[in-house]
Amino acid sequence: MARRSVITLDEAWERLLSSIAPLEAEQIPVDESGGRYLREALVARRTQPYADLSAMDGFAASGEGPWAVIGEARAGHAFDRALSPGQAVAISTGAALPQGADRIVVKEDASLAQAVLRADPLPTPGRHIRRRGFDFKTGDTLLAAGTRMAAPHIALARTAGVGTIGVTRRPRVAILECGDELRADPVDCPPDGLPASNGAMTACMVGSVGAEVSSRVLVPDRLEAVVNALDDAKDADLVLTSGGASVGEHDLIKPALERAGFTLDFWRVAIRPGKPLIVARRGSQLMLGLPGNPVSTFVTAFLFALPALRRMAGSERALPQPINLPLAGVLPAAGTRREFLRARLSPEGATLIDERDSSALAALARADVLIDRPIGAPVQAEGALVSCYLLENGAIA
Ligand SMILES: Nc1nc2c(c(=O)[nH]1)N[C@H]1C(S)=C(S)[C@@H](COP(=O)(O)OP(=O)(O)OC[C@H]3O[C@@H](n4cnc5c(N)ncnc54)[C@H](O)[C@@H]3O)O[C@H]1N2
Ligand code: MOO
Repeated sequence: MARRSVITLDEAWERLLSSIAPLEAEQIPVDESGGRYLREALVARRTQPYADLSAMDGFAASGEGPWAVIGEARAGHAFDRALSPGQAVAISTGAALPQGADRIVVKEDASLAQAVLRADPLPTPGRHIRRRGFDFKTGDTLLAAGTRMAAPHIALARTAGVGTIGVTRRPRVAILECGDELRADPVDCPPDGLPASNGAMTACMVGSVGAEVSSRVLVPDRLEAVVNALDDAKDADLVLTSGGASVGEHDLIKPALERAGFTLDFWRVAIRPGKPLIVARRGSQLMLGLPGNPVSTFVTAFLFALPALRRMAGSERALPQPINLPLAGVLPAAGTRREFLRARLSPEGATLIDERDSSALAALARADVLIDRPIGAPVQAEGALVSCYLLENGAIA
């Protein structure tokens, strides 16, 4: 085998991402934009707040007290006359201050007798007042193109008076699981079969970056069947296969992809797990051949499929973002491939999970982070900082 052709992860990332452009834009309701990437900057069409508002329930008062209470201002129901010094109105949180009001007496400090308001302690002028436009003003750029819309962005866009936004359309993903041993039904599975799990796992992962699964099929270990399944996947933006990526007699993905009109870009990356990764293209369509061992499938989907989909979906920061975390125990010396080690997270830091077999799903399911272990790294002591990628497996909440 031509071992030379194994490339580094950094080269693989560069080659993968440099060839992917964002898909077409579409207009969608802001309310449905969670997880989507903004195509153009979001500009405010309102000033927020639209007027000086009270931040507390109590009274809006003019000048020094005591004050005569002459009415009420509620959120959505402004008091439409100006106050003169010595006058006040009851006010609720979020209501506009009447003209002339310059201080807020919070309810807890107020005493009211025969419509005369006194305060103890005396209010500080300007305190508890949210000034007009302090959050943003009409015309302000609030979000940059490429922002991934999350809950706060949706609230911001609505508050800015925006109802629909331009986002990049969702990438469509066709998932092919290859292997004669695989069974679709995990319940009704013969003893010598294996419930297919990579397809459901990767479907869940691609959903987390806003992509949609356009098809999911099990494919037997026959060249014709793999070629046909690849042909059937023509309308997908990304074809994800699992299994059949290695050098075994029944590892058919490489011969099949060429028959189905794909051109191989590269095969094999110097990482563990996941070395036999395949990247190929057919026109604008990308194909990732993920290794079949489930942990390898997970790690390569995390390192390649998700960044590719983020880029297609319009993200400007497609790669996973590492953070440094302290080790909660010793980390043994690294090997000759860049390794992505499964680890648990506690307040003390990351603890390596000993079971490292690339088919060990129970160990993978316990992992909260992947430690990114460079080639040849020395033994590292407890407390040393290591580069990690957070997983969504439960450490966060
Ligand atoms: N002689 C060599 N053998 C292997 C090498 C090598 O370099 N030389 N590499 C090993 C590595 S590393 C990996 S990873 C695997 C990857 O192989 P394949 O992509 O060809 O995967 P399969 O052989 O089809 O399956 C491997 C394993 O995973 C199970 N599997 C497959 N698909 C699914 C699925 N959809 N759901 C659940 N489990 C699945 C399958 O039953 C096998 O047990 O190759 C090594 N061999
Ligand atoms: O790289 Mo394989 O993915 O080690 O099991």
